[in-house]
Amino acid sequence: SGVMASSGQFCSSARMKYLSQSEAAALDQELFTDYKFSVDQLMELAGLSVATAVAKAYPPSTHGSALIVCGPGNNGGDGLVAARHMVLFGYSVAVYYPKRTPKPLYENLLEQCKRFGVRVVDNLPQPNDLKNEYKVLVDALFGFSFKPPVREELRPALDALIDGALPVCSVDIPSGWDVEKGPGSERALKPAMLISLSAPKLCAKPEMLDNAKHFLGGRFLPPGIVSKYNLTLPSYPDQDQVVQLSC
Ligand SMILES: NC(=O)C1=CN([C@@H]2O[C@H](COP(=O)(O)OP(=O)(O)OC[C@H]3O[C@@H](n4cnc5c(N)ncnc54)[C@H](OP(=O)(O)O)[C@@H]3O)[C@@H](O)[C@H]2O)[C@H](O)CC1
Ligand SMILES: [K+]
Repeated sequence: SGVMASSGQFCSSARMKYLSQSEAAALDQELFTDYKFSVDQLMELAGLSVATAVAKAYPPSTHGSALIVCGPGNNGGDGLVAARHMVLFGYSVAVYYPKRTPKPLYENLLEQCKRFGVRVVDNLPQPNDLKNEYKVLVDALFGFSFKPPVREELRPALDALIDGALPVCSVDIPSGWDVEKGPGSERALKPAMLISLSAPKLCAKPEMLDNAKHFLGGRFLPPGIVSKYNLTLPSYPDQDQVVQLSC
């Protein structure tokens, strides 16, 4: 399903399956309840693929300073995992994590970040000044459980991503977007790149992504899930964690 371009990228769109919000949540639940995965396992692979895709598109040699904006749920957890791997890939990494969920999973990931030299910042510079400190932003604020509109408490975090004047790499969903209907308003975040995890959601259709680079990561789906949800996914090259979708 799909055509391999000469570059090895997957020219997708028409026949690719895009998940609704409820399908994404159901698939996720099934991985835990039926297939006996733990969240930590999948989050590690998700975060590793995010770090891998960012490094392919914005390598540390040119974009060596990254800020990762993490939200309160598992999307934020993916960001914390990506932060640690990006340090291993040679980036200087800061994390902004304004709303922390008090669960051992997130507390442990944050502690690991600190031990790896990730800077945890409590305040952000003005959006206009972000480019003085960073070269690339990673948006791990909201994933497939987001319901618009964004509540006041996390509005400043989203605004930093929107107004930062830096390339934004969004994890699974461009934050603030409706998971199915996409950006919604003129003021919406316009990511430079999206890393869809396990399977793309409806808002990742090419007409909504505009010219953003699009990667698929989260290479962990069991064959039973692929067939049950009729997923038409590109094959990953070799042992890679990610495959680039947009041509
Ligand atoms: N199967 C997979 O591919 C895996 C994907 N992973 C990642 O997990 C996210 C989904 O994670 P989840 O914890 O379900 O939810 P989110 O991270 O999207 O966000 C939930 C938190 O956001 C808050 N929220 C929701 N809407 C708003 C809003 N309008 N304003 C402010 N805050 C909002 C929500 O708060 P509540 O009070 O409403 O509960 C939550 O705190 C997926 O996208 C992937 O990135 C896993 O890592 C592994 C498997
Ligand atoms: K996101």
